[in-house]
Amino acid sequence: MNLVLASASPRRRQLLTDLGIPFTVIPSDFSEEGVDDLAPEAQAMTLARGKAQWVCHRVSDGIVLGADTIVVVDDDVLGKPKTPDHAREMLKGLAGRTHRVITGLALFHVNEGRIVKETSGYEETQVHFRALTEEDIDRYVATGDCLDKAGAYGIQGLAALLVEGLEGDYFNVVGLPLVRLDKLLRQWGISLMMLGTEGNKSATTPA
Ligand SMILES: Cc1cn([C@H]2C[C@H](O)[C@@H](COP(=O)(O)OP(=O)(O)OP(=O)(O)O)O2)c(=O)[nH]c1=O
Repeated sequence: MNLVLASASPRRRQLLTDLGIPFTVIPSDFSEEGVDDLAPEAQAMTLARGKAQWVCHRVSDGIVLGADTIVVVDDDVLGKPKTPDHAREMLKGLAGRTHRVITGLALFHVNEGRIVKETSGYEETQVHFRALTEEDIDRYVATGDCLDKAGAYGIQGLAALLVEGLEGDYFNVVGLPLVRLDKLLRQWGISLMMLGTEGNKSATTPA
């Protein structure tokens, strides 16, 4: 089974690699705009669908996976910060509070160049941030680790120190909710366990 990850995110790639799942990557050039009027969950799923669909047209057979992660605090949807000042502003808004991280997922099954079925869903995790000083924020922003991440932080790096705790799937915060993905695949009779163990088998088979 040819799994195609429609994402440039190194985190998503790493999570699938850690499970021993074979996949190929075709980053999507889909423009992430025009969804502001939708509810946050619908925004994340619409963008995930758009990314996957863009890649579908470049695949003849397989399952194409798109994902989009956003941070929601009050009614504000935070994507990736545009500048260090923008990152600083986002982190000030998250400090000492709880926010939601939502990742939309979309799967398209492509057969002989045609989309035969599709499904989508999302996962939500509540993340509690510690109170942060200006110095904490300045030091973190200076690492540059915040610029390519929704909400201006990466929980898998130094920003682990900014987080008091969370409720829900940690992997969802990193950008790929593994159990939600598994549940979507199981609608089609496929599981991540199946893909991971098949991957390991071929990895250990002598050439
Ligand atoms: C909150 C949070 C986000 N992120 C990342 C996951 C996503 O890569 C990124 C959100 O941006 P996305 O637009 O979801 O993804 P992307 O632009 O990195 O990749 P692509 O569109 O090609 O799929 O933020 C972390 O790595 N750690 C975190 O703690």
